[in-house]
Amino acid sequence: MSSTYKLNNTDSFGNGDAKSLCPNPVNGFSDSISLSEKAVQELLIQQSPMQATDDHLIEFSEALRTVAKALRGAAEGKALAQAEAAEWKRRYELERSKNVELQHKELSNGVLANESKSPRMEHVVKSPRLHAQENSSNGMERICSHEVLQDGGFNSYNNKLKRKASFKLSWGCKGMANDQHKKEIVSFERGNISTAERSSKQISLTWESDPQTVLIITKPNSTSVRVLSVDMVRWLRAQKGLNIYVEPRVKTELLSESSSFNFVQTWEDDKEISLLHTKVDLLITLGGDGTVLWAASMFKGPVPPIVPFSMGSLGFMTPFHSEQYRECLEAILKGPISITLRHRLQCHIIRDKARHEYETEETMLVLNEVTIDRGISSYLTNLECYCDNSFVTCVQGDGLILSTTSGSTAYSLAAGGSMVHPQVPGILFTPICPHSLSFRPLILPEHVTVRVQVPFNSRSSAWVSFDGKDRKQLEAGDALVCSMAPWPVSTACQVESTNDFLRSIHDGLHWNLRKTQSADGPQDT
Ligand SMILES: NC(=O)c1ccc[n+]([C@@H]2O[C@H](COP(=O)([O-])OP(=O)(O)OC[C@H]3O[C@@H](n4cnc5c(N)ncnc54)[C@H](O)[C@@H]3O)[C@@H](O)[C@H]2O)c1
Ligand SMILES: Nc1ncnc2c1ncn2[C@@H]1O[C@H](COP(=O)(O)OP(=O)(O)OP(=O)(O)O)[C@@H](O)[C@H]1O
Repeated sequence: MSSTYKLNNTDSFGNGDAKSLCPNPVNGFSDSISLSEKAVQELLIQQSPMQATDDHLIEFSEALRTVAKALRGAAEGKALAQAEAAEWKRRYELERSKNVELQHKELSNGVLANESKSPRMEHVVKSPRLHAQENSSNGMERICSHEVLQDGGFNSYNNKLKRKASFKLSWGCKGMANDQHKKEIVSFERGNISTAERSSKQISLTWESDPQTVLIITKPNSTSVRVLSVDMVRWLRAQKGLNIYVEPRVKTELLSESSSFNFVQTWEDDKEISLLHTKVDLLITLGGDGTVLWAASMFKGPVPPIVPFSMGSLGFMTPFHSEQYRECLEAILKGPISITLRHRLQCHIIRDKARHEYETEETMLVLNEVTIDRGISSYLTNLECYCDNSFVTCVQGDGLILSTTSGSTAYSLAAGGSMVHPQVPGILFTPICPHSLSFRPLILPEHVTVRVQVPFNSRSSAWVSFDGKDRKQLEAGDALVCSMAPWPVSTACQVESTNDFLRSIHDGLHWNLRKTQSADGPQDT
């Protein structure tokens, strides 16, 4: 048994006559000075007994005042904390009731759309869960895509009914020869819990009707992108007879090339952008990862499947080579396509000033990450983080990244987060330069709601940015609330999801590249 010992900070290390220092066992600093008895007697002789008593009373009353002040401070602190907690509870309830109301609205929209089957429905936004239809044949789970949608009549293009191409998504399971599909991952029988055999679930998209409309989003100020877009638009129209939407800037560029491009459609305002998802069957991006992020950010709800062509330097989300765009688009328009379903995060800011208001600021959707940092301030950011209202930690450092798994290879990776396969659902909680030796990044489950608050006593404000854009300031008391969005982004795969992911980390980052050790050396016997 190991011996135990106690250090008493009243023990003297000296011989009693001289002034001696008593080191504190915890911090090693001296915190009291004992005087020798002789010195004390001398002091007492110098003072009359009455004066000494008065002095003691003064000292005593001062000590009492200090204690009272400390107690008052503690009580005030406690009251403040209680008020803050009550305020957060109230906001949480407000938030929850708002979400419930939204869900009800969504649900009744979906039900109405199903009941009426009206082709005049302009904008049907359904929860993916409402679409889910299980189909056990071929061991596939399926989601049917669309309702019949009417062209919203924008751009005075035409007012005739136009149907969006419909498609099915199926989750393929490796090694399933028959129709038996194991629906439950976890089963519970006679007190025993067991899990079903894990199977690879590559998602496949099959067109049920031919795609008719494509939207092409391009990186600006790039000659090679401009040349390619001209060629692609021409080919898609002449060979495939497709309707084509481009950004207003690109339409101007095309028309300056030739007036024969006047069939190309575009939009004029945000309202028209918000209706794009009801018309577009396929979204093509020409650029790097930034262009995919840009394209996704245009869709605040459902996003059409994206075919990302690589015209940047890195390309984690852009597996297609522009040189073979015709073969590639031929195959994609025909289907079926392997896709990566990339989750997005929905974030909104709750302002302390507007805490009594029902409406919060516009919800932002991110494909990579939302970052809360110190911006131009040179002070440490101080961020209180809660997960489903449980306190997680207080981040003191340059900031915090809340990332999707798609974003795990971007800023989060640079800040020391793990790389995660994009189809793993989860939220990465990665600090930026934390001033602590023990802060490691976390990966939280998909269903949680994370709240990051700038404390009321923070020395400075914080700044939040969404996929590296749209910086907004968070003042003391403001909070950012973030959870998984119901509208993922599907990107077409070159091969399949895992193969594409591994290729991107090998090619893009030279992950774990090392010369192979030669065989001529010491060997295990
Ligand atoms: N220190 C950093 O690594 C750092 C700092 C700021 C922003 N970023 C990233 O830049 C993103 C914005 O991209 P942008 O193109 O608009 O800005 P940008 O032009 O500054 O490019 C940033 C770089 O990040 C790469 N990138 C973007 N998304 C990626 C992903 N999911 N996986 C791997 N690499 C990715 C891009 O290819 C590009 O090379 C932000 O979402 C953030 O993740 C990274
Ligand atoms: N359609 C667009 N409209 C406006 N800005 C865009 C558009 N597409 C991309 N951007 C912006 O242009 C910048 C560069 O885009 P992108 O990352 O695609 O190209 P890149 O920098 O050449 O690629 P890489 O980062 O792989 O080298 C990004 O900040 C992105 O937000």
